Amino acid sequence: MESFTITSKKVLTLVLVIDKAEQKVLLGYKKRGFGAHLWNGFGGKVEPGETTREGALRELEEEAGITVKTEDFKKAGILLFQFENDPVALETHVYKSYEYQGLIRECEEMRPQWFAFADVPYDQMWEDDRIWLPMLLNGQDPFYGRMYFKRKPVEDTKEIETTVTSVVNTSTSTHVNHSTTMTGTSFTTAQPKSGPFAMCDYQLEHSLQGVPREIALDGTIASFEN
Ligand SMILES: Nc1[nH]c(=O)nc2c1ncn2[C@H]1C[C@H](O)[C@@H](COP(=O)(O)OP(=O)(O)OP(=O)(O)O)O1
Repeated sequence: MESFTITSKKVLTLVLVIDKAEQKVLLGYKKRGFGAHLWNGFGGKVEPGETTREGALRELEEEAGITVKTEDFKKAGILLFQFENDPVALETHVYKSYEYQGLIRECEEMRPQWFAFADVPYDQMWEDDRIWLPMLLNGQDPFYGRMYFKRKPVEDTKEIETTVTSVVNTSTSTHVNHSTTMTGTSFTTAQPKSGPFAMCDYQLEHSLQGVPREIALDGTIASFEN
């Protein structure tokens, strides 16, 4: 895992708006930039002087046209994304809300759309989403984790079928390691739709100590929110 050594991190946000009554989640189709052509929550880089919470709310407004009241805006977890031979990790602060105000609208970067929980297009999302998004939708947060990605060989970005294993993890506090303890069902998916990176390993834990504030470079939780 030497090729995954990191020396710094960038702070990003990711927001999931959920309609609990209808069991639907609002995703956006990313039209350009990092993660283009994938469905994802709304978010981006935190600007200087902003808290992660402020940055997340700003991105939600910019990308989907809607606002969320502070009291409805909940931190769901932190994910540290690491890329092979890249010393800069992406520390992504994940938020969720069951309420929103305003009219959902498309912008030049994102095309928003509601998805029933059962129809979330995991084969057209970052590969890690199928691990943690079901936890978030089921209320099994807060969580924290690390995900490791390799760049796919160029030939893999063409249309090929590959087998992916999905996690069926009913426990709320176990350490899940992609390479050793994954259990579940196999299914096939068109990998190219999940972007130019392949997830090769991950760790994900339900945080029992509270809401994580930051992940240290060694992957441990540096501190928790009050
Ligand atoms: N592995 C991953 N899984 C996931 O679900 N979301 C990820 C991800 N890696 C990155 N993201 C999210 C975090 C963030 O919301 C978004 C990247 O945001 P950025 O603002 O960096 O994107 P852009 O390249 O569009 O930047 P700008 O030029 O600032 O608009 O992608």
